[in-house]
Amino acid sequence: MAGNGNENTDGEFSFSAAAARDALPRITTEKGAKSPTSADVCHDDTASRVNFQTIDELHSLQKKRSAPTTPLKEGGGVVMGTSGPTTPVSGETMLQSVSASLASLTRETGPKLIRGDPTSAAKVAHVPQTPTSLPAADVSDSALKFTHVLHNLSPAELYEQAIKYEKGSFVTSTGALATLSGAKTGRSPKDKRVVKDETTESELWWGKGSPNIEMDEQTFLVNRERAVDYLNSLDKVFVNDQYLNWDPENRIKVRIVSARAYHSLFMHNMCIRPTPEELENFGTPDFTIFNAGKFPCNRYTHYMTSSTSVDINLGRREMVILGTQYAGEMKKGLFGVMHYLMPKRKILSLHSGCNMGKDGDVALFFGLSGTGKTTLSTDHNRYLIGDDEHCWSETGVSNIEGGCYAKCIDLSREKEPDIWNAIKFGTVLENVVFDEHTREVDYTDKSVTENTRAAYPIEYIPNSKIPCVGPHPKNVILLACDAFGVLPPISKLNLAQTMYHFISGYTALVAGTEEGVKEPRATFSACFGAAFIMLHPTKYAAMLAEKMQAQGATGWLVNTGWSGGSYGSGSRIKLAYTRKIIDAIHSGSLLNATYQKTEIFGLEIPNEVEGVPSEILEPMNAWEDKEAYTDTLLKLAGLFRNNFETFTSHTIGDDGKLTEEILAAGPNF
Ligand SMILES: Nc1ncnc2c1ncn2[C@@H]1O[C@H](COP(=O)(O)OP(=O)(O)O)[C@@H](O)[C@H]1O
Ligand SMILES: C=C(OP(=O)(O)O)C(=O)O
Ligand SMILES: [Ca+2]
Ligand SMILES: [Mn+2]
Repeated sequence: MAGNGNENTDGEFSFSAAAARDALPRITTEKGAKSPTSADVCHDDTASRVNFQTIDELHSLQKKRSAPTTPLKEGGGVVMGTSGPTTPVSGETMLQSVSASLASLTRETGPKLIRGDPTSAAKVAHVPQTPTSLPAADVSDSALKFTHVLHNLSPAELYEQAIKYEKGSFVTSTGALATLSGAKTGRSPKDKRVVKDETTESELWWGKGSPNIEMDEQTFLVNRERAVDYLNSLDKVFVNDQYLNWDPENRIKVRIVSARAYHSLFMHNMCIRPTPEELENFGTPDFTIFNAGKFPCNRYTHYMTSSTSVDINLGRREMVILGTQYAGEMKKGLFGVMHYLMPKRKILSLHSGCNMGKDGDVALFFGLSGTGKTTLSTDHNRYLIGDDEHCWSETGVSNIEGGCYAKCIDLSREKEPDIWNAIKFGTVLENVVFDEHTREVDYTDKSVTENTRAAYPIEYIPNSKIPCVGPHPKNVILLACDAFGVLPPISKLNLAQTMYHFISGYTALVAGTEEGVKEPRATFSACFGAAFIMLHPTKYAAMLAEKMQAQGATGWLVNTGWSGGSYGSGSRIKLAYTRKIIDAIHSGSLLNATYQKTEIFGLEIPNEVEGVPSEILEPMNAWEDKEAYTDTLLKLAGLFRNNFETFTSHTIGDDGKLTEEILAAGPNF
């Protein structure tokens, strides 16, 4: 429109007389513009004088300087060791700090770092350098090359980097950045390694059931050097300096060094974003991730069993990622670190969602992947504190992260409007399929993976609670997606039962994408997050028991899985019903309901929940084949009993009595 005509005083568009005469639409940009002369025909700019002489100068006007993320010097940059008078101190400090992070541990030479995009720093080699006096033996070609550091780029800058340089990056119709995570579309828990040293040997949980597969310090350093050398060999690396934990007293500074803009934007969204002032004074990070992405580990290295390795070294406060580009490894890796650091400060780390009602009542949502933490904590009637990782301290709860990571498979605007609307500019959309032309995403399409994901800053949820902290929880909701269909949709738990189910960490999902998998597969994952805990599960359980007792919090078990039969014959409980159940927990109305106790598991089932058909509340009612129900229930009870065997010899907390009660809170048959 605007390109074809000009606006009259009455607001309508019309072509000027000149357009008719020259058969060329002409735009009049100023009132009372002079009539065209022959010189004007191809030169429409009758507006005020321009302040550029060339196209390059015009382009240079487009961008305003905005410290601290944009390059400090156009066409140049700041090279390590050149501290000329024009070099801002903050940029230099940042580069020195990054240089220290990226330095080789065996060679004395760190990489030569330059701030900013290599494409805008072509003349860098001509920047005079202070001669460095290094032992000749230490000089290698890798120490002579420059690596550009793209430090805390903005989402817009990261979009451009991703779209220009990373295959499979596109803008979707709603403005999200669609990316591909490569061969790995989920986490690789079997490739996780934790350094066993004198301290961690006695502190951490090792052995049967533990997620901590050991590696030694030397092997860690081999992998670290491999990742660092790879990153230093690139023209540019992305560096994020960010925070974890909204509790200001227990905030952790993290640095993420990665090879891809996708990874940088993901962590920008998922961690807490520092203000420009906080970034200026960031200093030395408390923990650093070296993410070499697709660059594999060497399979001949001791302790390696595949070309993927995710290595945590608590002593060095470092993590190395080789051979996987799945971004979730970074967020969950840091979560593991928090599961080590926080209990040392008597703070409980939780794999749970968390939200708060208008009256300040806080609820936690524990559960394994796919059980509904993100979906159910994102509730239009409540304030979202976080969807996945929290801390519970002496003062209350705090989110560890600054963003959410929602599953997108079958996402619909009707059922999950807040998540739907969060998928906009700035959001990373992993592994989704979209229309080539309209760029509209088909959320039902599993062609790339079933585990499609959206990562967005928490403030993209309209009723998020910023800062993401809240008072002590009133309700502790344990989510299980029971594909056997025998657990009640809702039951009230006493403290011992809550602990029993917390330590068990049960869910059973059906692997929809795997050929031939028809039977539900039970998973037991201690503390609903065995893949991330560092200490023995009973340590976290004891802390949870103590806190729930002190605060008088109520435990609930919610089955978000099947009803009326196992997977195949029954059906998944409608999300709308589960939401009604959750509403009744929040409102307190369920506390006043009448209950009946189930056989075997001894769970208290309410007789009525507003908005939920009463027939489905007692699972046996919903099954046509009662015998099949009992068989399935007994089968599940057996799986629970087997799983709990590893814990029977442990004391939970100092209270022998509680341990006895917890053991008795399991199934009886
Ligand atoms: N009754 C239900 N309760 C919760 N989620 C359900 C239910 N029925 C279907 N779902 C779907 O299950 C998935 C739960 O995943 P999500 O909330 O991301 O789990 P988590 O955050 O625990 O990994 C979502 O895709 C959601 O739409
Ligand atoms: C990112 C994850 O979290 P969740 O599935 O619990 O949302 C994960 O487990 O990899
Ligand atoms: Ca998870
Ligand atoms: Mn989640």
